[in-house]
Amino acid sequence: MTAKIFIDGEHGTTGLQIRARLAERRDIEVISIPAEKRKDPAARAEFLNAADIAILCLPDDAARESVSLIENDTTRVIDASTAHRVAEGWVYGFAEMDKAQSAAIRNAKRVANPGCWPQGSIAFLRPLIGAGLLPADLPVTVNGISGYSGGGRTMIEDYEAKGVDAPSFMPYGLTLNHKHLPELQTYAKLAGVPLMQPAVGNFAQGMLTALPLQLGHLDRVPPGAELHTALADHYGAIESGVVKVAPLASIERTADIDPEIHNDTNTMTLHVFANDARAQALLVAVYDNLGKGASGAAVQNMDLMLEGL
Ligand SMILES: NC(=O)C1=CN([C@@H]2O[C@H](COP(=O)(O)OP(=O)(O)OC[C@H]3O[C@@H](n4cnc5c(N)ncnc54)[C@H](OP(=O)(O)O)[C@@H]3O)[C@@H](O)[C@H]2O)C=CC1
Ligand SMILES: CC(=O)N[C@@H](CCC(=O)OP(=O)(O)O)C(=O)O
Repeated sequence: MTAKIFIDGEHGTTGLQIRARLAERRDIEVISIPAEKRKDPAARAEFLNAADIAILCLPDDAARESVSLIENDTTRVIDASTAHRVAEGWVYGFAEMDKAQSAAIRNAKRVANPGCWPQGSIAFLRPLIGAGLLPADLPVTVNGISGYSGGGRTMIEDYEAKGVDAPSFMPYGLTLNHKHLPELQTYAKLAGVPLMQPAVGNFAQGMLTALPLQLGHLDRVPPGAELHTALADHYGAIESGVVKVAPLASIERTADIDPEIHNDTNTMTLHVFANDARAQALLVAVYDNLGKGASGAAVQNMDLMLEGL
């Protein structure tokens, strides 16, 4: 049987990227809604119920509506929106975050694709808290920069209209209440809400997430080499090979910390920097907001779910 895949929202930023990634695939059939019917609930219901896997690339409310339109027991869902990421009954679609997660995704009926920002932070915090090297109550701050495609069609049109006149660096999330905080806290297994302060740059695609850590108040301060080894051990044991740990380096600067370096791939590279004498560390994840941050992760999750069909 050839699995039928329906991308609800296939004409948006994430949907188009998924379509492009699936274009050459012969093992699946992408069923496609006519563009003029893409917001017609009755037509969407027909496609949603005909699909083996529906991938929702929609605003949150429309994603909730799509789920409510599914009347059968067979359509499995990957939701790229924020709507279901901490909802009961949904599996978080970050396959590498622990050893059991890819099996959970493989067998899930409902998978919530992660937000782009939390993935970089969870990639560090979950294994390091799990290994007991960082405490769950560590006061975490997150900063970073994303290409403007992270803001979807509206932000893309805005930046492309302004061109070189668009701001080269625009901090946002200034109410300190970014929509990704619940999933970040939940899946990193943090006791408190992190302080997250992202930025958009005047480039289309790619991102980096940075966690500067002050560790001097801990009873035992983990040296940078221990943080690095724990991450290398964790990701070395994960089959997908998507998340890589860069060699521990003591350098002033490196061209590898480039938000665009992994564009059009699913790769995420984790960098650990440390000043042990000061009990400080800096963790930096580099990845593509449209790759591992969105569409690439959705296709990775779809492939896992196809194995479970
Ligand atoms: N861009 C990114 O890097 C990431 C995005 N996401 C998430 O993926 C989802 C899609 O985002 P993105 O692709 O960027 O957004 P876009 O705005 O680029 O695309 C959204 C698509 O959904 C369509 N749409 C809007 N309302 C409805 C509706 N009621 N019924 C059917 N279709 C509708 C839009 O049509 P129209 O344009 O005509 O309104 C558009 O084609 C969002 O939830 C976003 O949070 C997740 C991770 C990263
Ligand atoms: C640059 C930019 O605006 N990025 C988006 C997040 C992109 C993403 O991860 O998408 P979700 O909307 O699915 O969570 C933001 O910070 O809101």
